[in-house]
Amino acid sequence: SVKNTELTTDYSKNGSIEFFSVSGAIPSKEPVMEKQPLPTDNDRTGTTDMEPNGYAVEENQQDSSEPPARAGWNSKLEYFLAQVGFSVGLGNVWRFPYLCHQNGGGAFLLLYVLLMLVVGIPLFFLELAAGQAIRQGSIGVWKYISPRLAGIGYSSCVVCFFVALYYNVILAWSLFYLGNSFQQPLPWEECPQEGNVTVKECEKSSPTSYFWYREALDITDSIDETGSFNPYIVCCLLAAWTIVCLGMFKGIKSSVKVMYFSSIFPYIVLFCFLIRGLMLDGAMEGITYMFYPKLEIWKDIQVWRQAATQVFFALGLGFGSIIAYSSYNPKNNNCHRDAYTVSFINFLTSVLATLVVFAVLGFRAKNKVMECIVSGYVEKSLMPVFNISDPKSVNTQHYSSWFQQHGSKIPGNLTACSLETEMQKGVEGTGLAFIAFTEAMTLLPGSPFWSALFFLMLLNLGLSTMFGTMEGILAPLKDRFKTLANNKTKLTVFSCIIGFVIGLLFTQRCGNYFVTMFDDYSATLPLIIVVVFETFSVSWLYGADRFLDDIQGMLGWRPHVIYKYLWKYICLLAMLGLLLATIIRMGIKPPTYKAWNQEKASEEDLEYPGWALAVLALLIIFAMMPVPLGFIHTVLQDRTKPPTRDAENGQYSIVSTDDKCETPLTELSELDQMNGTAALFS
Ligand SMILES: O=C(O)[C@@H]1CCCCN1
Ligand code: NA
Repeated sequence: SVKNTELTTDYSKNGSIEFFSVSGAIPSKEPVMEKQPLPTDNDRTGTTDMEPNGYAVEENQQDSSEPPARAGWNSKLEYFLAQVGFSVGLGNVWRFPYLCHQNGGGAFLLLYVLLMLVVGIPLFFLELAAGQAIRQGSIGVWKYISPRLAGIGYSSCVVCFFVALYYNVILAWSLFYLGNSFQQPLPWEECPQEGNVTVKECEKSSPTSYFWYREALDITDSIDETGSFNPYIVCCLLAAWTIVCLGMFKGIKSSVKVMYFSSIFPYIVLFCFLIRGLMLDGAMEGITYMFYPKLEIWKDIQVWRQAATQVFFALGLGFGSIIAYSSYNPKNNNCHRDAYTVSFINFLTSVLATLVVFAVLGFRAKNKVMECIVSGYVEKSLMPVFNISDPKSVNTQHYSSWFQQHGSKIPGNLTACSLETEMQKGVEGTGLAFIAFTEAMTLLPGSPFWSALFFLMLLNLGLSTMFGTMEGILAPLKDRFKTLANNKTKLTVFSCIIGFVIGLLFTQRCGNYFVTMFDDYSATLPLIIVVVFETFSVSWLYGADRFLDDIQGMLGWRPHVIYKYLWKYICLLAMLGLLLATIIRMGIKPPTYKAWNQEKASEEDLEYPGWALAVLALLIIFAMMPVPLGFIHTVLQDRTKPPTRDAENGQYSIVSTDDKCETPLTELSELDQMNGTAALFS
């Protein structure tokens, strides 16, 4: 059927272009692959050029009335980098190291790997396979798996949108810092002077804290003081959305270059920082301190909860982006191997980032401890532990053990000068990147260079993830609503504008508090719920065995039966446990946020006011709403319609056996042609 033919570049066989002759959108178990030269008069796919590497490049954008068929990635590498670029993000740099440090160091790493193997990778594999089999964005995929739970796809989109909103604000901040990095001395190196006196707020805290809270954010004392905007951050946010927009709509050729750059560049920078960091005094102390395993943490439920949440967030489960990206794959792509490689690359990146962060923080802490020891230095006979003229000889551990024994007997106000306490200061979230890390970099020779490099890295880390989240929103919308597919560029620009306008919420002076709120509540609970439904839908409603059959049909071999049990029982139970732990945790600990108090020049924990709690609840409700709404909708529809075969089953097979799929496949094949995604970013 010419109508349903879709072009797929099969990158496993270099140089050959293959057609899947499909009945409906979904090829039968053994896709009929006719190895034939591309017909030039193909009415759906337009002209296709062969690049020297043999991958087909779409060039049929002239005819806007005819949406092109879903083609694929130009190469496996391109797909792979996109997938890695999406999953590796700011979370690896500032969430993981902090979690690791707070929750038992090396023991947390083991726990993380365990949860990744048992829950993360199987679910990652599930999403990859679903996208690749059904070849649609999340809305289409979940509708297909189970029409009654079609709402999952919309929920995914909403969560993805929430994350995109605040993620881009962090990029805006990085842009602001990047812009301020090209001067010596860096503006956050020293406290500013007012007349002849140093600004109090700065003196009480530190130059980097002051710059962050006062000059970058100009933050208010609480979330209540809404309404005043920070013009610099507004401009930066506009710039950030413009970059995202340009990266997404500027044709496949340029966007691929952006993608290559933004997924590889962070690694180069991380390695530079690692080498530089390891040369610093205190690096080893920082790293040892960080990875020292505290096995007793395994008893703590909260640690399990945090590790599991991090696995979800890091891999990007439930965002719909994995599905969107893998839907552009040829059917026979080995998504099982992809699930492992991407997850492990993601994990190794987290470890790499943790090494870098703690090498640098160790250096900063050692510096402070040294200052502390030297400023309290009493007399050689009383403090025999080090030679003050040679800082390298100072062993901070010797000092603390000496201090514990003799410190109290020495007159004067000697302090413990503990490396541990210093290491714990400001290593969480935005504070890590914009306060602690910036401070450490001012201590390096050539600080503007290092700081520009660092913020450029953050920018690229975030950008590739933003592309993924945007694709997780746009691809399903384009697949679902045919009219949108004709106006891809307009849709992209339009959503970026919407993103910017709603994002203005975060550019208020109190915007930082909203970022924390979104990060804490929209990216945790709703995500877990979405993934619970996804897994339930596949393994119980659709049937794990049937899904494995489908995968076998695609890959040509059957994944191990263990996946069936993992999906059906282990993952589901683990996630329900996680859900329970999260809800209980929310119940016991009233939601608070860290606010900057200008008077005290320090952070304090404040409780959210009533309206903020309402916003917070609305966030969660709004994200979850589509699931019950969709359910009610289909139930009502089934009531009013005469019962058909599909309504009875409530589900269809992915792999077409002709009698089973009449109705849905007509629908799907239309969708598949309309989904206007010939070239992902064109
Ligand atoms: O760890 C991160 O920063 C990203 C966020 C979005 C989903 C994938 N992981
Ligand atoms: Na990224």
